[in-house]
Amino acid sequence: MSRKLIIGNWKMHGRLARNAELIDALRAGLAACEAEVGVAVPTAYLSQASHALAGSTIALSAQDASRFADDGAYTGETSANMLADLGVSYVLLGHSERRQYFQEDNAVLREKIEAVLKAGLKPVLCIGETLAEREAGEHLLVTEGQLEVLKALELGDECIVAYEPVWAIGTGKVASIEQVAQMHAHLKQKLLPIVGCSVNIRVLYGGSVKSDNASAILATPNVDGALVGGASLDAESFKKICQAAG
Ligand SMILES: O=C(CO)COP(=O)(O)O
Repeated sequence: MSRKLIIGNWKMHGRLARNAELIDALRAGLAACEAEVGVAVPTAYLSQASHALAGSTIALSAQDASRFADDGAYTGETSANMLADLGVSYVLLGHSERRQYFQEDNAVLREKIEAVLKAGLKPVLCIGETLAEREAGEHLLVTEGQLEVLKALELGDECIVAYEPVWAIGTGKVASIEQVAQMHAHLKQKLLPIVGCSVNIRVLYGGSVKSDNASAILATPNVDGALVGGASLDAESFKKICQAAG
């Protein structure tokens, strides 16, 4: 069994001084952590974080990448190759906030995943249903549809999906252990024929993961790690969550 993977998604938060402080505290506190740990930093601060993390065990993640793989006239875009150049290892793709505010759908995400893989980086595909979809009993079908983007891809040795129910993101409303267990088992079952048995599948949970609920969530069958939003901005909370995964 592979180690748990915990990624802190800073979203659009941070300033030079605060980032430096946070990374220093994480470097010091997580040196002996058994889990794999990453931080998904805003694009503007990837270079700073890359230098600050040099020589540490904490991996650098981006929060998005351009769908255009090659350099060109794409004002405002950041390519996966540029992310690789900065020392990024993981790239979050399809986060519900990107789906909601930037209309990202399976077609765009497919291009982004391909660009990220071509650059030698690991995509972390974020999926999850809205409250209305869950209340209508459509959550399994919706997430299954979101996995379609992974069909017939050369994923390398690993496929990482983060299940983040939209209604649990930033709301303090965490999915119940039964809901998490059911969804993760479902996703693993659906992913196997899509990616094949030679690929290691990891399904992370995200949505109001905090230091006081992390142990129970991470002990749930088929939960291979966590994608942490708000609590990853506080060094003590994030360290506790990472330690709960060890
Ligand atoms: O969206 C998330 C991580 O990507 C979850 O955010 P919160 O942990 O703040 O609910």
